Amino acid sequence: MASIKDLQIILLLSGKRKSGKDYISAKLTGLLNDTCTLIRISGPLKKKYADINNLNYEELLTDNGYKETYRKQMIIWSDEIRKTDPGYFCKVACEEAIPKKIWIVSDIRRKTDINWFQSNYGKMVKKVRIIADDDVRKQRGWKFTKGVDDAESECDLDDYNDWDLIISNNNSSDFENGIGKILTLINESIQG
Ligand SMILES: Nc1ncnc2c1ncn2[C@@H]1O[C@H](COP(=O)(O)OP(=O)(O)OP(=O)(O)O)[C@@H](O)[C@H]1O
Repeated sequence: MASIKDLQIILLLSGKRKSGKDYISAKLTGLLNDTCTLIRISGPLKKKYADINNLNYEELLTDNGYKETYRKQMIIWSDEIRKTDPGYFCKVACEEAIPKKIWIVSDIRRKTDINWFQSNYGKMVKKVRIIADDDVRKQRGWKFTKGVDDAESECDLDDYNDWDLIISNNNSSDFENGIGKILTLINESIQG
């Protein structure tokens, strides 16, 4: 486990595909700069999958068609590992993370992810759900895909209702409001 001496808040971001998790994380890390580390649970997952299957890891990280080609197979493969150790990918991602005051985890998808963070980091954990209308998600390139959009990785948190914050991200004014609310949550958590 990376040293958590300086760590004060872990912000978990969740949302359906193309709701804007990466977009919002990028804005936050830009604003928070040196005080913050961006963590993707899918980082070590994609690295391992790329190594095993001789794929391009860097391409798997980008928001283009490449990751979509392999998304379904990656879900099936990683679910096998989660069966024996549900927190496996969370643990590896945190072990590799640079210790900072704020960690932002941009791809929380399951209740087991939330449970893992809460049982390891307790009250430091704050949970944010990002919502975008299906029409907007479609404009951003989302197409319903069987085996992906009806899989646990996409739907497990649909009925979760213990969020610290729920924000919309349908347009630029939603986005600006949402960023403001997240920054307030971070400030309150650090001061409190
Ligand atoms: N508020 C916004 N204004 C303009 N473009 C946005 C906004 N939010 C997201 N986008 C764009 O929509 C696309 C999808 O956003 P993003 O990659 O952040 O979604 P995601 O939730 O991380 O998706 P996935 O789960 O597929 O990784 C990107 O091209 C991003 O630039």
